[in-house]
Amino acid sequence: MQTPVDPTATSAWKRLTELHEAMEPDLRAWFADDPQRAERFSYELADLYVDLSKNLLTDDVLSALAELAEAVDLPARRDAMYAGEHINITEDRAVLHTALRRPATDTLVVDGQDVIADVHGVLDKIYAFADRVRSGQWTGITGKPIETVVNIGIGGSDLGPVMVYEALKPYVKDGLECRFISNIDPADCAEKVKDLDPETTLFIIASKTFTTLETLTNARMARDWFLAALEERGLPTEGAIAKHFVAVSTALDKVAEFGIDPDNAFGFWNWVGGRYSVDSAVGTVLAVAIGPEHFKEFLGGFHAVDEHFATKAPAENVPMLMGLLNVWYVNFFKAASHAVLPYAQYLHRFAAYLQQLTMESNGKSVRWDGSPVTTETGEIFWGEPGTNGQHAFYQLIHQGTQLIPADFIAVANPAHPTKDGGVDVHELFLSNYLAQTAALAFGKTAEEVRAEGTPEEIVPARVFAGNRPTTSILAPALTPSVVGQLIALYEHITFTQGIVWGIDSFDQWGVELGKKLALEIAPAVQGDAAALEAQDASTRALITRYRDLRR
Ligand SMILES: O=P(O)(O)OC[C@H]1O[C@H](O)[C@H](O)[C@@H](O)[C@@H]1O
Repeated sequence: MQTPVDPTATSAWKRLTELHEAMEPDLRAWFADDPQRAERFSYELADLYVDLSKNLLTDDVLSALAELAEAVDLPARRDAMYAGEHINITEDRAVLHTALRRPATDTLVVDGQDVIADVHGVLDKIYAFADRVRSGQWTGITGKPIETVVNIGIGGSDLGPVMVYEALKPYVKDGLECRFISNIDPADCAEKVKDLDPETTLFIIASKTFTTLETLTNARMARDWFLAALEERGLPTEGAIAKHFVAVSTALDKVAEFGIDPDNAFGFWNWVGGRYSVDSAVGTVLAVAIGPEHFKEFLGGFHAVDEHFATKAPAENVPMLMGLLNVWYVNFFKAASHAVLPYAQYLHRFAAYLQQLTMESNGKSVRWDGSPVTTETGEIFWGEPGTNGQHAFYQLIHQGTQLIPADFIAVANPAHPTKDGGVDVHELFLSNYLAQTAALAFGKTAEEVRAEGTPEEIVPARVFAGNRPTTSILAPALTPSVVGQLIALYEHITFTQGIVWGIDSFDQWGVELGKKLALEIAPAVQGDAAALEAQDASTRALITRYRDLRR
């Protein structure tokens, strides 16, 4: 096992420390003194235009960050990931989400197996299934075509599919609706099935392990609801599960145990992390919703960014630069969070999706060799679509005491071009996207505030310091390819940060403890006196109060 390089011991880190100490951020002056600044720090990444110029970035910082990338062996670690080496050390697994979007003509032999052939074998099966559902050839127990697809999964088996379904709503086939059940709170399942027609509903049970408590419980509840609903209509239940339940998993034996026909199961592999799986069979619900052709475009978008990430040197590599900038903010400016603010209503679940991707990946305090990390790691990712966020939390980004780097994402062409009294509403929307990053970068001085006739005692409250870093991403439109590009961009940003910090971004041991404890506490909640006695005083009192309150 290669020992992780301690980033703080590199000469690049020393240089960054000195640059940070000497830096007096002044984006107004930096832009005024350098007419080329916007051009120099803007990049093309597949269809995305990425403007890094409003970051606290200078040529010296950029070159020191690129030097850091080399010092921690980022290019070699990237190559090892693409080649299928077991870079997920604590689980001894390859990390090959990039193989999920490679063309069928490629080959990649890992652990004696051509994974690209495997990937396309499953994709072909998914596409054939999607075509059958979409064309009405796949029918329910009474011969009716499917109108609603319900995906049951949680974490990586839910967040990606939901986010992309919402992002690509304009591409969803007319007359087809998808719903998503994830929470073990029975309210989730109850609300999602309550007005469904069992004869036209298809359930997809998505779970990498097929052991996840929430998903299996929801799957059983859905199955019970479905069979009861058929019986209520006096319809036969024999053979109904095979026509209304399919599965997505790496554990096809467990799928069969649940009662789903293995012919109706779509597999993937343990080298796909849950939070990196929306482009695997976990995306089956999406292939049905938007159709195989659009799903292929979606995968093509990922692949275009993968190619860029694989081939560009750190100083020109957009995901690397964005990941390195995040390191710059977290470790040198002590930024504890990062906002992602899409100016695209269809991306309203993007931040929620990114939270699992980034925080489950990089929320670690030991390195991949078990030694403690040498610096802060994973920042909190959060956000809401603009302009809603502007009327809620932007105040803190503009004038609070914390530095919160923010990514602003917008598209040039709206799905619904609309005019309001002759004004293009999308342009009004984009003006907000542009105004916010300008205000954050350049602020407003006391003189400017005074010049507006503001009474002196109110001037300080109206001053904006500026120099609040933002990245602007502009895409032509929210196409399947662009959505794939955005996801791959953030996957590789996350990877970059993880490598600098020396952590295994592909395990998630922190999640395991809570799962185990929930199973241990369950008997106490259900009334087992000995199990109750074994709990700590606070948990015991809460359970006792709950049992008193429960009617
Ligand atoms: O797909 P499953 O095996 O059901 O796992 C669903 C989720 O379970 C856990 O919470 C893991 O931490 C996630 O990474 C995973 O996505």
